[in-house]
Amino acid sequence: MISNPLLETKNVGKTFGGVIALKDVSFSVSEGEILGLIGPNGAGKTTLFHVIAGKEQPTSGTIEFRGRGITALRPDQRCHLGVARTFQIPQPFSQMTVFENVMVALHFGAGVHARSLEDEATDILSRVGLNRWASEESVSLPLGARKKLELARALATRPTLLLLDEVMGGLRPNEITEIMETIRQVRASGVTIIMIEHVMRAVMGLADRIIVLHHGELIAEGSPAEITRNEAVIEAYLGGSAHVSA
Ligand SMILES: Nc1ncnc2c1ncn2[C@@H]1O[C@H](COP(=O)(O)OP(=O)(O)OP(=O)(O)O)[C@@H](O)[C@H]1O
Repeated sequence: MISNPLLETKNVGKTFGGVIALKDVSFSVSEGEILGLIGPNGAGKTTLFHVIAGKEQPTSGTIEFRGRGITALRPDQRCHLGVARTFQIPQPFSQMTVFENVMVALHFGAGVHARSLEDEATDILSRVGLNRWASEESVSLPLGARKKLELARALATRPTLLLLDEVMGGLRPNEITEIMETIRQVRASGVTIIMIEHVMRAVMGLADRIIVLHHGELIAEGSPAEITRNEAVIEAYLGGSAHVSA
């Protein structure tokens, strides 16, 4: 285990009726790290994000953020402490413009003077490459822009820890390259990141370390190079018939 981790889950379990979504999941992430979270469909990745962000309560185990137990806190309380997330299916306020969506998240994040919030919203939209969409209603955005807005809204809460749930899913190769660069810049600005990602080029290219879930259990942890060679991962992911490649 890492000393002084930013986030640590200890023996986290989650069941839905008879379904075991998470079993005894213990891992940590250190400040400034990009941690990749991968695993086949239904492995429990999004459930793990729900439990960290407070959308779901774990059935067992605990979660600590900056050494403080947060398991009993509501999602908004965790967000105020610095835990922000995106959703696999973007969830903007669809009748609001792109700019207004980011303003809502900024207002939630802190009580700064309205004028400076507008400047900050413009700055965030430019960081994610969304300026030209600022006055569009979010409902009219194409998928790539909706994914960027999801990222912008999370950034607007001024997170210390950012949980990215498949931000690359469904995007074109050039959009993936763009978002990869944005994520690098977000990390360089001091934000720690955990990313669920099926786009292997992205997760292998960005992550310092990767953890792998399979049937709710953590089956491997290591550098991208180690993970691509890991027998248990190859077996879980691809039924042993192929390689996990960058
Ligand atoms: N609210 C729920 N009620 C019942 N079962 C659930 C619920 N949420 C998740 N599950 C089940 O828990 C398991 C883990 O689901 P989860 O969505 O966390 O997987 P995942 O790794 O994120 O999958 P994917 O890559 O397809 O998004 C699955 O078997 C899923 O059907």
